[in-house]
Amino acid sequence: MSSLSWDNLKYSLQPWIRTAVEAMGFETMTPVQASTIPHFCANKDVVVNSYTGSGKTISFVIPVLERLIKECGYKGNENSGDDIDKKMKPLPRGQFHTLIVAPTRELSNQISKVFEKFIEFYPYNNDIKTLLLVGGDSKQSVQEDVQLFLDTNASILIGTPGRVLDFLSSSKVSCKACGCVVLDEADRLLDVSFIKDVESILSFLPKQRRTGLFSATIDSAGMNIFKTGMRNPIKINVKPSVNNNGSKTSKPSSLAISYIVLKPELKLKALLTLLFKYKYKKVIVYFPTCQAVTYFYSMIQHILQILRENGGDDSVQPPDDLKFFSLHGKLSTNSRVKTLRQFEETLLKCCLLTTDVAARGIDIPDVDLVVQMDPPTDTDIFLHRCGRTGRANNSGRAIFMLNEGREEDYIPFLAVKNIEVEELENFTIDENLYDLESIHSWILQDRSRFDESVKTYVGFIKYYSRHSASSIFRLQSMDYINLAKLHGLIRLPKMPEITKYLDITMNVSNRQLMENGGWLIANPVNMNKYAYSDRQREKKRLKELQELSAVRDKNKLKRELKKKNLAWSNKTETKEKKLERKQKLSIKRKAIEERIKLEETKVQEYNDDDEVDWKDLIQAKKRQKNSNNNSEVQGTFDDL
Ligand SMILES: Nc1ncnc2c1ncn2[C@@H]1O[C@H](COP(=O)(O)OP(=O)(O)OP(=O)(O)O)[C@@H](O)[C@H]1O
Repeated sequence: MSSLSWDNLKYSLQPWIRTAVEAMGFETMTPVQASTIPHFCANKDVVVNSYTGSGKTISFVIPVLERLIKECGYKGNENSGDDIDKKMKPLPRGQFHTLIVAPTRELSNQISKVFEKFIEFYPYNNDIKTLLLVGGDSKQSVQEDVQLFLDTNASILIGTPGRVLDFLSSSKVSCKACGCVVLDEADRLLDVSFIKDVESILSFLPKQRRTGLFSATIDSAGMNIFKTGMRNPIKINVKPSVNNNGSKTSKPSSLAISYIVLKPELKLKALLTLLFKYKYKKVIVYFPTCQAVTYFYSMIQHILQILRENGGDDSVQPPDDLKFFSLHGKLSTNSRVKTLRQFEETLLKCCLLTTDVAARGIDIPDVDLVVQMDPPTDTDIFLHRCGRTGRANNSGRAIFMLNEGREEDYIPFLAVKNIEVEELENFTIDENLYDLESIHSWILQDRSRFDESVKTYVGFIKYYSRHSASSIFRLQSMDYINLAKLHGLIRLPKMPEITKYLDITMNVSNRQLMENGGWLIANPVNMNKYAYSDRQREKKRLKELQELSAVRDKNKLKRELKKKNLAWSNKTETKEKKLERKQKLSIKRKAIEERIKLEETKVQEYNDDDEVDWKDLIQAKKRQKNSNNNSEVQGTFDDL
């Protein structure tokens, strides 16, 4: 579409930036770039809402570089007659020009790479330097970050909230020259988990600066966007093109979202069928918890080993080149970055098992399938997860699994949010891929696997209880025994939720199960003899066992045993209660914001697809008047 030609951008770019854009193969702008770059390059704060994979990163990277060149005396405009050897005016030591904050280390790292790609085209000797502030590794302390900053004179800082805050708190860092701040995935940065840090970060920065907020779900930030101290911001809202039947949609047309309804115990078999039988090359699979990623990763390795050793029917053979990776927030930064790089670079058929740590912002263009083992607790995340495929007009498929029964209500729930989904057609799960007994034997080989299976199972139940769509995802409707089969549990853990469930659904087999101590295998195991394969761990366990058997005082023994056997849910109670409180607070906050938003909409009735002057909106709210600052977005990404 000719209006998206870079020549038509309503701002004149530095020639080297233009060269960079062309060299990277970006023949035309995306709509969000066409709409955002001119405003953010000029003296405007921006609030940008644009769907996943629509090119938001470059829509702030270019303005940041443009502003930096102008405001810090970097040479840039080749036509200005600047002498290449003329001394530039660098920022004084200890000062920086731009701060970019992103919620995860992976995303910060990715943004810094995009900057680096552009900077390679900067034609002068006085390099523009960036500095990554992500923490999480003992290798590099904040002091070392500060020293690196002083040594390199970095003018663009990119990092996660915690580490950025620590960095800015150093007396050696001055924020005086900071002229621009960007919050990428701003709704996440402004939610309960980050807002305090973000507010503190912003309080360090000069008031006379430009602010840019970017996300595919910015509306979820509600009124919190005003906590960023923006001045007269422009709202840019880019929607994907309307779908075939002309109705609104929240996803790009290059992305197809499908679902599978099944019994929980079949989920892993469904995933493996998708991976073994279909031609998807690069797949991301979302699990609910870090524990689940680790546990199912090792269970899959075990299944692959059995399948490869046994040969057998061709239809159930995993492809030879299929490689699995695992990534979650409890791993070190180094290993997270390394795994993501390997996943990105491998030419083999590969599958990344991960959590929501890789749900937002991650850009790996050739991911052709995203699988969600369960819907996320927050609907916004659903779109972010799906959006890891079908990016930049490349086609992609996202598949999510729903347990039979009440969870099927999630489909109309998504429709209300303009998220179109369809049932996955002609898909048959290969139920013979592996049998439950082989998983049980694997667990019985090592007590640590038993511990992991129980932790993962309990973690899932806790996760489930935190769903924001709690009328659909109800603990009372959960099939706990079938879920236990998915996890390969040999025994049901003691949890009030499960006891309640077994009480309610008391049928003959459940009664037997309860009388049988919750064992899900034919021959209960003698727990005293159930050993860890790790020698040290086993030694420790045996020692503790011996100490317990030496306790003569019956009451003391009872107390000790109680401590050891406390219901899993109670053990983690304080941590869980904290999280629950946070969750409740967040839901309450969202409800209040929704109400305020609704009131505002009534007052202003502004058009979603237009740019809106937010300061005017506030004034309009006060005066109960309509805002009149409207202009059209320049096109849709599908036109590229
Ligand atoms: N003008 C362009 N033409 C073609 N491709 C582009 C253009 N601009 C960006 N891209 C590519 O589009 C992909 C998605 O860009 P980006 O990661 O910025 O999306 P996003 O809108 O931030 O998505 P998300 O909300 O998921 O983070 C990247 O691979 C990027 O290289």
